[in-house]
Amino acid sequence: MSALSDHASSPLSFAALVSLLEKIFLRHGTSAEVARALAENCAGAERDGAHSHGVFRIPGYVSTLQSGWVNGQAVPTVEDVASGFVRVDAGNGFAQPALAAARPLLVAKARSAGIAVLAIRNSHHFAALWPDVEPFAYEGLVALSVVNSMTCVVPHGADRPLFGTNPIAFAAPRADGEPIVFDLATSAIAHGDVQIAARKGESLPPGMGVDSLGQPTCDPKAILEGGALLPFGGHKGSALSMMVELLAAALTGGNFSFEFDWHNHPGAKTPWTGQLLIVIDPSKAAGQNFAERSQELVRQMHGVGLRRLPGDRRHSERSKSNAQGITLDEQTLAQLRELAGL
Ligand SMILES: NC(=O)C1=CN([C@@H]2O[C@H](COP(=O)(O)OP(=O)(O)OC[C@H]3O[C@@H](n4cnc5c(N)ncnc54)[C@H](OP(=O)(O)O)[C@@H]3O)[C@@H](O)[C@H]2O)C=CC1
Ligand SMILES: O=C(O)C1=NCCCC1
Repeated sequence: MSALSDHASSPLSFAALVSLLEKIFLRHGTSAEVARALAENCAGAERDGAHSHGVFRIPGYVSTLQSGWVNGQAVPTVEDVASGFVRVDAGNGFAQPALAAARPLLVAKARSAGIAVLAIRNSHHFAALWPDVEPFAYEGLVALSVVNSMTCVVPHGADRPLFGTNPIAFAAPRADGEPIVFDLATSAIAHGDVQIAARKGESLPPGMGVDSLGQPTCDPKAILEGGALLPFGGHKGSALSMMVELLAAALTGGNFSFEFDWHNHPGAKTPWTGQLLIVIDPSKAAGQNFAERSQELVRQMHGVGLRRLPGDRRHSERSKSNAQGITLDEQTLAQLRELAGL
């Protein structure tokens, strides 16, 4: 659901887009809490120009809810297991409400112990990961999160897919400016971007994936229809993807990317896996103020000619959307309104 036509809609405010998406989720059986969490997440991605995980994902959420694969009414169970460890069973629901439910305890533990871990299992994550970490940095905390997805990436040196696209997101406060945030798939390209390229009839750059015979291809359809993705950076991205499987699944009690089978749920799109978050209170660290130190690093990076930090593009898209509204193409907006029953 992206760039289906060239005709732009009238701009929507962020609140109007959240409200429209909320109606879609409610109409397809989620609780009010889940609808709000997913609508804010998805509208935030669209507002920030993170199109692979913005409104493009809405039909996938809807078909998944219709398939019965995920529980849109799940109430997460939060367990206080140790001074620096919180566990959540998401109850076969979405990961974002599970994080929201555990957040106050996680932050309290991070502030008292200096570091705290949140292990979410039995959860579905179908979204961009930066919305899960960025808010911690606005509160002066450092956050790192990983989530595993579904088998579609060939480990470096292997001949068949095993890993998910397994993103890693990091956020840190800085003294003078937006937090430093990066969020990247450990595959050479996110699965969502392959779907968007296929829909637009565009080729991919070399090195992104292989076809059903394991041969390199730039054709997104060949990757989606029996082919697979490659890790970014060869053995290095592959090692990070392996780490994500270990932290997001083995450590949380969730499924590895290859462990769930959604074949009995036609229409299911959301990986049923796990997620790990680590939150650090930098005020507990020795020495200087962390936010000043991160600002100094940014200053030095700019000093050597760096013009774009990770997150800069998103923030400029966010400023533009906040000033001018969020524009969808007309066909996409019509589809969203139909899904909302309007
Ligand atoms: N839920 C799930 O299971 C999965 C979710 N995803 C999501 O897909 C999204 C897209 O991932 P991916 O395609 O890897 O992201 P990108 O490759 O587009 O970007 C990765 C990071 O690098 C930054 N960046 C990109 N280009 C530059 C540049 N030229 N200079 C400096 N920084 C740069 C981006 O910042 P900026 O944003 O400002 O451009 C971003 O922080 C992520 O949000 C991820 O969480 C991916 C896989 C699975
Ligand atoms: O783009 C991706 O890669 C994914 N996004 C949502 C969950 C599945 C993988």
